[in-house]
Amino acid sequence: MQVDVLNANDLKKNAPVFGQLSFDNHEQVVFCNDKDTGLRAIIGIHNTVLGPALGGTRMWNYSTEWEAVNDVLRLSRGMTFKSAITGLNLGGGKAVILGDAKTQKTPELMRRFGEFVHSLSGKYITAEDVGMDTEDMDTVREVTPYVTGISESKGGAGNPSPITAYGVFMGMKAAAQHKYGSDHLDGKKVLVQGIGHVGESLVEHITNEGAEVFISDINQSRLEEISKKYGAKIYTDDVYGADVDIYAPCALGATINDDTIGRIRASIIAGAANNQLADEIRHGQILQEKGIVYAPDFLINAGGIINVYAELEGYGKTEIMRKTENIFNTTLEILKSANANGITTHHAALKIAQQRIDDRKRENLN
Ligand SMILES: NC(=O)c1ccc[n+]([C@@H]2O[C@H](COP(=O)([O-])OP(=O)(O)OC[C@H]3O[C@@H](n4cnc5c(N)ncnc54)[C@H](O)[C@@H]3O)[C@@H](O)[C@H]2O)c1
Repeated sequence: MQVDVLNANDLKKNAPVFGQLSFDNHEQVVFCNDKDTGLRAIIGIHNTVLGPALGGTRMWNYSTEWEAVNDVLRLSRGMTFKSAITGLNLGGGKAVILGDAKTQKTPELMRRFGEFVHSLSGKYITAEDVGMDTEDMDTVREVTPYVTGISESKGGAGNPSPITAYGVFMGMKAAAQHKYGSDHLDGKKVLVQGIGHVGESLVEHITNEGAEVFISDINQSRLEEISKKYGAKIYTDDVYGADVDIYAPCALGATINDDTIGRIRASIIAGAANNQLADEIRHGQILQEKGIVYAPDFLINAGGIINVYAELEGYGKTEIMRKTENIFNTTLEILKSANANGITTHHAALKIAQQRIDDRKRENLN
């Protein structure tokens, strides 16, 4: 679709990349097009100071190209801070493929995408994200080594979701330790929003720990299946107004926004979704003022990246679990530091991540 810039609203689009709020000094943005396969993709490389930019590829039916650009800018920046705070030698990158993953994804399209990734000579390393699975990464692997998240039979670390869920569980326990003086979740009411790959595994951990678990999802059959399997209670009312101790967003981003934030009654927010705060600064501050402990998403959902990093570094499951378990200590440290400095937990986590990047940049210059 071709669009003329005609009116004032469209003028904003005259700075469609460098002028966007989501643009944060990204190093490179690559637009990929292939007529034969119908591929349209954007690769965002935010920062490579700590190492190659690693981040998943999302295939999504964006309503506008502008939305896709903003998504890749936001997500790739998030990856920079996620890897930095987790202590990995990785930069931040992400890719988006424009289209419907159910109807438009073909092996040819994935291979062509892999060739574009390959053309960046390892500056960007891909992995799976929404709309992708391990099989797709195996297809990409046919044309480039710069891919992670391939199947275990092909030497990969396999499905990252259970590891992500374990990290979220660790972050949630750290938040409980900080807020309630004990990391035990027994008797705590926890609402998990989105019981997909990560959400289900999280439900299992917290159920085993004795929490009273509530689940919410747009998929009714999934709700019934998970409820039956773990004894979780299906919650159909307003998620944000729920009378629970802990809210775990594990579906979409930006669920903490102007519309929802006033209704939130939970005293802890700890979940897997990326970019949970619609406005990192303002919504982070409102949560702080309300006394709600927010465990920063990019910190506690890093299990998945720890898992794929193992493929590059060659470490095994024991080290993956050790690094993921350490999310407990890092989260606790950040929550304490935020308190001590009177800043939001999100800001405290960003500061530590940025410090690591700045230190490495200085070392690299010397
Ligand atoms: N999979 C990972 O390893 C990983 C790593 C880091 C971050 N994340 C993030 O965690 C979140 C969950 O990931 P996943 O792999 O479990 O995804 P998934 O697609 O398997 O599950 C998402 C679930 O959320 C549900 N959902 C969608 N919209 C909803 C809504 N409005 N209300 C309630 N439920 C809704 C879906 O029906 C689905 O069951 C995503 O935001 C993802 O970006 C995942």
